[in-house]
Amino acid sequence: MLTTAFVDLPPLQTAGGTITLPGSKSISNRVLLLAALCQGTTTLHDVLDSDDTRVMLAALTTLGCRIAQTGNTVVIEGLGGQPAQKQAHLFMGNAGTAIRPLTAALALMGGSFELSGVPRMHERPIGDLVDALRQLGCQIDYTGKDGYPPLHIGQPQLKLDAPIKVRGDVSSQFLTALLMALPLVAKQAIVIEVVGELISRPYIEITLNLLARFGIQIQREGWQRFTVPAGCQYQTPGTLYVEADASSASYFIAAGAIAKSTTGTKSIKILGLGADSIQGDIRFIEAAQAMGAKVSSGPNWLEVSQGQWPLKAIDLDCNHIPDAAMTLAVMALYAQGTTTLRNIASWRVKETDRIAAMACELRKFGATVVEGADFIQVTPPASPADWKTGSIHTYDDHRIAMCFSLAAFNPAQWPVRIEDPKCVAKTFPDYFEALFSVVQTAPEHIPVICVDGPTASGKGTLAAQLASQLGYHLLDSGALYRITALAAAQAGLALNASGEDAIANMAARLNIAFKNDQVWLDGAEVTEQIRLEATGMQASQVSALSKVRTALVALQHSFRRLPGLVADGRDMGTVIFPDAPLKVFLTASAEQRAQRRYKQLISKGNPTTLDSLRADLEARDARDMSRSASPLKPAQDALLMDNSNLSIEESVNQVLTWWQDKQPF
Ligand SMILES: Nc1ncnc2c1ncn2[C@@H]1O[C@H](COP(=O)(O)OP(=O)(O)OP(=O)(O)O)[C@@H](O)[C@H]1O
Ligand SMILES: Nc1ccn([C@@H]2O[C@H](COP(=O)(O)O)[C@@H](O)[C@H]2O)c(=O)n1
Repeated sequence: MLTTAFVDLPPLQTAGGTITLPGSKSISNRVLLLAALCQGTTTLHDVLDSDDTRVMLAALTTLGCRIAQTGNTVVIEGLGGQPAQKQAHLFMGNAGTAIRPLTAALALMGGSFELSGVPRMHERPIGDLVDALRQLGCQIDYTGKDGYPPLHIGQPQLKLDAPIKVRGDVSSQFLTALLMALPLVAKQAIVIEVVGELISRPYIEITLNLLARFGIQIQREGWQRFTVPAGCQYQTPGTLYVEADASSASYFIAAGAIAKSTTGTKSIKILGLGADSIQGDIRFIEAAQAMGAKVSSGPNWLEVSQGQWPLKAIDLDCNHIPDAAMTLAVMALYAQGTTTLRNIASWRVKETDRIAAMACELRKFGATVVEGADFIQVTPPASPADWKTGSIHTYDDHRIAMCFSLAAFNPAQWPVRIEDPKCVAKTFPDYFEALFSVVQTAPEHIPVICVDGPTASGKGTLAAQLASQLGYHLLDSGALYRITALAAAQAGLALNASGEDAIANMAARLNIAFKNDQVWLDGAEVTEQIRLEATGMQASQVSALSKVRTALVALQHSFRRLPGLVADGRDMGTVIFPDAPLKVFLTASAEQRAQRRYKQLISKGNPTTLDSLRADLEARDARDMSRSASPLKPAQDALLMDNSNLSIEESVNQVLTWWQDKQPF
């Protein structure tokens, strides 16, 4: 998961490949609770691992449920209708799919429970559910603002004979919560009457479908009246597979519709759900098709590619796909004409006021946006030249971060900045990694920051911190020369011109792997070995051989992957990435560098002397600068930085400032 302050998406060009999506949040949280409420053991496969599901799992554990988790498989021993702990404080984060059904279940079972969440959760209404539960004799008090969490739940005095009325026009989750919890107390049939027009009906269909899997057959008359049958009891299905998340699929369906296919692939293939999914947001496919997408489907897969282009503007009632409809608002940027998305009032009470947020962020691209109480209207920029770009504020809303990543396909080829990308953890922690695996762009669009300089100037330290703060890949090119030298020495080759052909051959076929902070050569870990000063010296010898340098070029280029690269070495800016938008040539006095390397080696327990170190590094620098093949020197357009008197943090901040100065946002 990207945990950086922002991620800059380079302009994207094509899409193609196969992606397996994480499990559905709506299904995961429902089945976790149902498995906890019933008697017996339930094994749930492909459960989503995200902030919201962790909130649910933590709450169930606090209530005394025994849960074992291995990867995405969760085994739950049900509580059999009564929490083992009758008193608890449960933190619900910002998970609406956790707080609402848990409120209903706990209020009916009784005890003493505090339910709270993040500040935004305390702004999301729950009054309609509380009102419904109070009709049943549940004891629920608001401990903050009336109508909103946090809540205190006490012991109920249940009265179940009269039909319960619940509003259905603010959030369907209130009805879901009642439907999931009422079987706990249904000694007699219990009737729920929906007041107002029920919104987001597909989510109720998921609830009914999953309840049936757990042995509860709800009777329904239209969408206004639901009956929980007398004497019904949850029964574990034993094993259940969670479908991939249909709302998450919307971003990849949209990418397939917007982007040209990558050469050699026909489309984006999405694994984990098919068009027959039980999730309402699967109907996003129809909307995407109406805009021009070509979609085919089979058991547990979807395939999407560009159809009509530019996309067609649509005018759509989106009540049935409230979450995925946000993706349509970004697709509208690529449509001819004005797209209107209607009946989306529920957006205003989600993770943020999504209508206002979408309008504000879409305008950053030059779109004309009209927003109303329950609609949004998007007219794209008139021509590629009218496109602008921006830094997308994400409001701690995962869907805003994900859907605006699609703006990186803009025809003006602007990069797009997404702030706080880790907010996707709510439903799709590895969203950006997944996106980068199925979208492509020309190498020249992928930014590279080069950090070159002499030995022990701090290149590696600086490059690693830049990469970590920008979410970029890292190329430690020195390590490649060190590994080559080690492999050549192990093979008994002469590290000079007489061994050049053999070493170059070997370099072109190196079997190396970088795993976290470890370096592996031919299946053996060589992390420490390649860091020895002696290996550095040998690296300097082999690196003077031009055929060896040529043999390592393709490998170095292969590190240039989305979303960007920081490359450290001696010739990154001059030879390997001459088109890099930022080149830094880092120096420090020989005395400082020797001191730093001395401290570094002593702290690792490697005995050495300052004088010998200084002599070695000066000899290495002299060879690196004087060789004919790619000598160490600043690129003409490099920015020079002497960090003799700068801390690591100051050096990093200086380069980040230079980088930011080059950005359009
Ligand atoms: N600005 C700085 N101030 C103080 N110490 C620094 C600074 N930059 C790096 N260092 C320290 O100097 C040592 C050498 O840094 P580093 O290994 O990053 O250098 P390098 O240029 O990558 O070396 P090499 O050329 O051997 O790959 C490390 O212990 C690092 O923590
Ligand atoms: N791009 C590069 C990187 C390194 N070298 C040579 O390898 C030696 C070891 O590099 P470190 O950065 O790990 O110290 C270095 O002294 C250079 O001779 C190179 O030539 N080109």
